Amino acid sequence: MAAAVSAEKSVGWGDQNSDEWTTVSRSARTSHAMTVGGDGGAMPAPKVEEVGERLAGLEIAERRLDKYDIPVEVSGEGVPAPAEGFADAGLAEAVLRNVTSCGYENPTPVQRHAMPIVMAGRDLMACAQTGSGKTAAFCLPVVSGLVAEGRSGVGPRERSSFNRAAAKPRALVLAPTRELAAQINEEAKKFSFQTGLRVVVAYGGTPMYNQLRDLERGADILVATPGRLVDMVERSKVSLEAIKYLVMDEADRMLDMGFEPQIRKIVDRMNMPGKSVRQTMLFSATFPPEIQRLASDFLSDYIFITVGRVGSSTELIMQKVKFLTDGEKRGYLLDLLQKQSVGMANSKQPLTLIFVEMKREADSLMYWLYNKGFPATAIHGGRTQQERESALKSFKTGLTPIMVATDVASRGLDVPNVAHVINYDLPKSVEDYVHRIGRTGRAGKAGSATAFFTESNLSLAKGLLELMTESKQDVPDWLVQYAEKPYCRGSSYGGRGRRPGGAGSRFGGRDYRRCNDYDYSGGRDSYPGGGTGGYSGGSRGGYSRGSRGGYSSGSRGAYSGGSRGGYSGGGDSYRASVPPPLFCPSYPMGTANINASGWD
Ligand SMILES: Nc1ncnc2c1ncn2[C@@H]1O[C@H](COP(=O)(O)OP(=O)(O)OP(=O)(O)O)[C@@H](O)[C@H]1O
Repeated sequence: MAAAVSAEKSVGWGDQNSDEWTTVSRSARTSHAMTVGGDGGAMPAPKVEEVGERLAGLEIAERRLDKYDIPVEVSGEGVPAPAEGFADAGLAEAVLRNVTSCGYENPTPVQRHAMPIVMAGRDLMACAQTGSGKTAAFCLPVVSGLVAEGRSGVGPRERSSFNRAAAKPRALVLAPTRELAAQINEEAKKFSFQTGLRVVVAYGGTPMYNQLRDLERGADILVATPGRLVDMVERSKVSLEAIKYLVMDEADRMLDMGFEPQIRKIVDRMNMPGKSVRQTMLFSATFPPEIQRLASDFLSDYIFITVGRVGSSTELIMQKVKFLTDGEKRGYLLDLLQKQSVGMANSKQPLTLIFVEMKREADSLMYWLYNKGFPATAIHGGRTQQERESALKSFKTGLTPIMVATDVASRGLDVPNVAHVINYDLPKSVEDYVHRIGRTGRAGKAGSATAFFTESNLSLAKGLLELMTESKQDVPDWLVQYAEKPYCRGSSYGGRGRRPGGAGSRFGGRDYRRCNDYDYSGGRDSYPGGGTGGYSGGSRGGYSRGSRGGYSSGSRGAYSGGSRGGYSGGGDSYRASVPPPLFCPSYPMGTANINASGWD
């Protein structure tokens, strides 16, 4: 197995001017008096000593980011060399013109590596930080491949209007939410401009009629959420028999418990060509090893790439975490919002995304903020699709610069210039936290993230500490102390069957085929549907079980409390000398959770 680690400089790509929200000056911060509550004292008055400190984070946008080091790790057989530029990747002429029209001068690191792999016809699992350009990394080579292939001859263009034959797309992109599907559709359309390809989107929450009419005119690329796709295939409106490219964006979410049955149905039982015939690409910013193992069912002789620090969020995001009681949250939030508008033109709010757990809390907080004079909107699964779309639009345009959201907005959404992500309620897993804060700090820009940590988040302490340390953030002492408590030492991962402790896997930035400190044979008891056969103790291809290649597994920064080494080298049992991690409550992302959050 080839393995390589390189440190790249994202020269050119990270050179962004993100001045819209960087006008908070140090003097403005220090001169601003502390404001509390705002509702006549009804709310408790929390201390906000960290507000000024946090706002300092906003200034990191003023730094030049083009010298940012990005480590890249690649594993698999016969890995094609990365492309220096878009032209080197062998993209079709028309696609190159579209890249230029999009203003992309240089490929991002994940694009440099992924494009040649996809162009070479290889399967791929790509783990790259949020906002690092994964959409183009799969769209560009897929569009280019379809252009090179020419007309497939099985598309619906040939049929007469009386022949209601099913549309037969050649590329299928699956995404977990409607908004993300719509966004990918827009991107794919840009890259397909004047190529003769048709890109069609299908997602739930809207009448099927318009989408079907669109499909009837032909579809080369279909971007879809799983539920709506299954519905369309079952009604014989779409046939998957011509699929050449299968892409799963946010693949770890797609393969987690809420979606996996539908994904299996789509891939295995809906006439899609087998994995040795089609080309399959999985992309996400997090790939827990259990999900990798499951995903390998859908892949054939794949290459794994990880871009960015192993299992970390980007260092471009300044993370803060504040210990609060539930009763203090609103008052603290109000103060945070008041402080961050100081120095902005007309005291406007920078774009701020506030994550909460429950739909009703999203609405309640939105109204409360509105009554306090903060223009806010909300997006969650309880709203109609029209309401969701108009909320997103109103946030994007800055009409309501504050958006309260459930996890439905946590993945993939690319809203330029989100300055601040506030985890009013922390999610149940560190992966979800990574995706949530990744709504800021995109495409080389800087961002700020604040988490409200309460007693109920203790199970997240260790994972959060590891992540913040990994991303070189200042970690409060209390978090270190919490993370050391026995009942906090387990996993903070939210997926089913995820083993406690992390065991070096972190958030899945490593190819699981190369890990020798993780017990892949275990964990199946809690994971009955995920039988894979994908991992066979090192007998896969040229994989050498003990080899770690260039991966540096040492703990970074000051924190050294990681649980690595707590397992025997890939065997079935824990080392006798190290007590097994205590069970730590984690919340499986089951269907109920997903529905509650409005996933599609
Ligand atoms: N080569 C490039 N040059 C400049 N900007 C780029 C380039 N590639 C992508 N971008 C921009 O970077 C932003 C983030 O890209 P994208 O949404 O694909 O990120 P992502 O990695 O999929 O993030 P997430 O993990 O959150 O889904 C987008 O606004 C996109 O237009």
